[in-house]
Amino acid sequence: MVERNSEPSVQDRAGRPFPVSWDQFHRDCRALTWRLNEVGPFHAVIAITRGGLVPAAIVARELGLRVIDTVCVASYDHDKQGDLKVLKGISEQTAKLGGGTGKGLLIVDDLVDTGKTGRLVRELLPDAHFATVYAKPQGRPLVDTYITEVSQDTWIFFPWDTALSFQPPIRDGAA
Ligand SMILES: O=P(O)(O)OC[C@H]1O[C@H](OP(=O)(O)OP(=O)(O)O)[C@H](O)[C@@H]1O
Ligand SMILES: Nc1nc2[nH]cnc2c(=O)[nH]1
Ligand SMILES: [Mg+2]
Repeated sequence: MVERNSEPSVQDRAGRPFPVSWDQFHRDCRALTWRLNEVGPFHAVIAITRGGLVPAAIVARELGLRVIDTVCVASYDHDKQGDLKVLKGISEQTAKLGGGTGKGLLIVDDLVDTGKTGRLVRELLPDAHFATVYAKPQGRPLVDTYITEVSQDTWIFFPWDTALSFQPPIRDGAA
């Protein structure tokens, strides 16, 4: 599919679809928590919305953390990255817990791709620990802990963005 301005979208350029089921995502989040459990303890979890909300809930549950805040960022319009906007930062109360620099705070997102989102949040909270479930090579250096690396040309399809649908048999041209 080509966009109206005939620029291929990120998803069109991303050759490899990587669909993730709820089950797989839950398991990957728990694997991430096993690693984080060795790095903490943390005072609070900060989810980068919206994708970070789902792993943040699972990680917070596993780590026994009940203080959860958000940094609300908008960048991709479905699959095209535009200018990054911070719509909401963390609360004063959470900032105090992190001593102003984010020390002892755990930032969680579903993935890091170009690293643009991660870089922005790191600038806000330089001493926080940044964890993602998936990482692409370009953004990987920004992440402290992640579980699965995928190639830069992969597009990850999350379970909350997808639904079960019929697939034509491989011999009939299925990808
Ligand atoms: O490393 P980057 O190239 O910046 O991309 C990674 C970000 O892109 C996605 O969020 P998106 O902006 O699509 O918003 P969403 O979480 O609301 O889906 C994903 O959840 C990451 O936050
Ligand atoms: N769903 C999804 N959103 C993204 N935002 C940046 N990269 C990706 C990706 O691979 N999948
Ligand atoms: Mg996001």
